[in-house]
Amino acid sequence: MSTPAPEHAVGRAEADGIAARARGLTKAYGSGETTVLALDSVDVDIARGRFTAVMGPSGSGKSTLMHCLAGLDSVSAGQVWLGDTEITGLKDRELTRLRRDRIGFMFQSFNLIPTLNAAENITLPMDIAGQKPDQKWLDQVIDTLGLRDRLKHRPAQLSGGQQQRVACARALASRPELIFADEPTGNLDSRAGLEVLGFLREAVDELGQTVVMVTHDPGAAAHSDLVLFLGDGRIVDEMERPSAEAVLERMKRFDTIRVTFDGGGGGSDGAPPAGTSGDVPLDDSPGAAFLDGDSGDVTLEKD
Ligand SMILES: Nc1ncnc2c1ncn2[C@@H]1O[C@H](COP(=O)(O)OP(=O)(O)OP(=O)(O)O)[C@@H](O)[C@H]1O
Repeated sequence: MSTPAPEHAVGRAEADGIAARARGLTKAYGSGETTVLALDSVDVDIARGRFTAVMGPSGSGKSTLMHCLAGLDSVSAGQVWLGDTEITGLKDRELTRLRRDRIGFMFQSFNLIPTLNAAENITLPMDIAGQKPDQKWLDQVIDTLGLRDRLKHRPAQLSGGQQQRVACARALASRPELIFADEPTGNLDSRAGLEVLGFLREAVDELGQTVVMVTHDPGAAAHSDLVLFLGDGRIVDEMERPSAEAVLERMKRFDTIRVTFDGGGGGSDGAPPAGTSGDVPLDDSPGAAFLDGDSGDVTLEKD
């Protein structure tokens, strides 16, 4: 199975309704015999005002796709656009500004600054950028996320679900063109996870935001409008209006194919169950490009 040709790009939306786009997106790590082709000429359109989930077996390229679309990682070949802006070829400084001004991020590990309270964490990226939040929008986000009575609390005084809600509010605060969420429910129990997924859904339906979420959890993917399935660095399938059962069935087919190729019996490296994916070390996580989690210092996204 191969990634469709550009004129049939997966997830294709109306011309003016595309929040992000990639053509021939290829990412290779290493060189020579040790080269790993993480993305193999991917064409994709991310529709504006929709909730898109990215799924696939471990190592299929989900995080790499997200990082390349968000300008957190360079590409080996191909082109990526955020709206009308081609981001491939931008200098680091321009990319930093673009990420800060136009993209919101949520991570499994929340990446909140422990010494700041919830309100300060929420507005931090805007404070760094020297931007004044739109108070009406901010109030709407805070109320939608039910954080009004928690604004003075520091992360340690909040539950995991509340911390992720703060991270969600931070991602929404500047009304970004696109929100990338990498396993946002991975560190939460199922109730808190459902709550956060509900808020992401609301961000799309009520606030008109665009969300792309990488997940291992078919239940989480079922909250999206469209699931893109990655296999060996290619988009091999997509599913509109997914149900958890249909997504699970589709994921099982990756295992079947692998077992067939392995001659049967071989262990699958399919997706781990919901919420069991390993912790992303802060240094390696894209959050490190935004905040220095060890020191709590803000480091890289400042001009
Ligand atoms: N920095 C790197 N150096 C070398 N190889 C890498 C690097 N980052 C990713 N890879 C390889 O690229 C491939 C895709 O990795 P990626 O993390 O995008 O997969 P994934 O689908 O997000 O996996 P998981 O579900 O396990 O998080 C894998 O084979 C991985 O080993």
